[in-house]
Amino acid sequence: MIDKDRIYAEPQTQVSDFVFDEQVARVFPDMIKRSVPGYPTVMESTGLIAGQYATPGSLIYDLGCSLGAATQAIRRHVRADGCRVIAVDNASAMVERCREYLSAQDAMIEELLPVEVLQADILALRLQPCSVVVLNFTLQFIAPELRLGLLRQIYESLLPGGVLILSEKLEFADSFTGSELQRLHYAFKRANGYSELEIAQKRTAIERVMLPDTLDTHRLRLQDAGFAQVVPWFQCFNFCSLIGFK
Ligand SMILES: C[S@@+](CC[C@H](N)C(=O)[O-])C[C@H]1O[C@@H](n2cnc3c(N)ncnc32)[C@H](O)[C@@H]1O
Ligand SMILES: O=C(O)C(=O)C[C@]1(C(=O)O)C=C[C@@H](O)C=C1
Repeated sequence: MIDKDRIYAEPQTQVSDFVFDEQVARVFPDMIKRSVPGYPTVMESTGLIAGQYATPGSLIYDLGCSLGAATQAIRRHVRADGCRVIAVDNASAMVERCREYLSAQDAMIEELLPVEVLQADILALRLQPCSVVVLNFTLQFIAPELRLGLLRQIYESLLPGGVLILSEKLEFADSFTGSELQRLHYAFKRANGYSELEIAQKRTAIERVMLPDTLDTHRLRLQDAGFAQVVPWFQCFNFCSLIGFK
């Protein structure tokens, strides 16, 4: 039974910065599905895209994997022989549950891709040669000044023909676009049962630790990292997904 996200349901005198701790991990499936428009589509499509670009015998990375939803989709779609997934997250509460969720998937379906779940800082990770890197809703939590270096390391680790699947919340240079899409995002949250208080307190909790960029910033930085081709493949309100091609 998935626990309901009620972390911000009661008034908090001091809303502390959002962290991926035990209380978040326990409600995360509910939280992210009710907070990120299109999340189920992004997860399943991440698996489908990985299935198109994973090459036999190669590694696939899921960086900032949380509970491994993208890794589970990758295992449902990738058919190339000899692939292995490395799922990485620095939150112990997420890694513990990720291992449990993947073991449960193994119990239900035979002969899935092997997965190694690492508790590590993706900024300190030495990536091995790989054909697919997934970075879904994680870069936005990395210090802005460290994002280009991470993307450059990802680019250098990709084999020829490899892809980066990047999903993020977006900022907008145009204030009308930004305010209207934020309005629709909050309507999405309300439609999913969040109260005005929960929306306001969650906004306070993430505003210093989750720093979205504009689509142009993503495009230019990805090209600066080496990705000559960047293709947007999904957007729902102020959330989007891109593929960077090596
Ligand atoms: C919004 S969640 C990502 C959602 C997940 N990719 C998915 O598709 O369900 C952000 C995740 O990134 C992880 N994270 C943030 N900074 C990290 C870092 N420097 N190294 C590893 N994981 C990090 C957090 O612990 C959290 O689990
Ligand atoms: O932008 C918001 O209001 C969110 O809640 C987004 C978001 C995210 O994009 O990661 C923030 C924290 C949680 O991981 C779940 C969703």
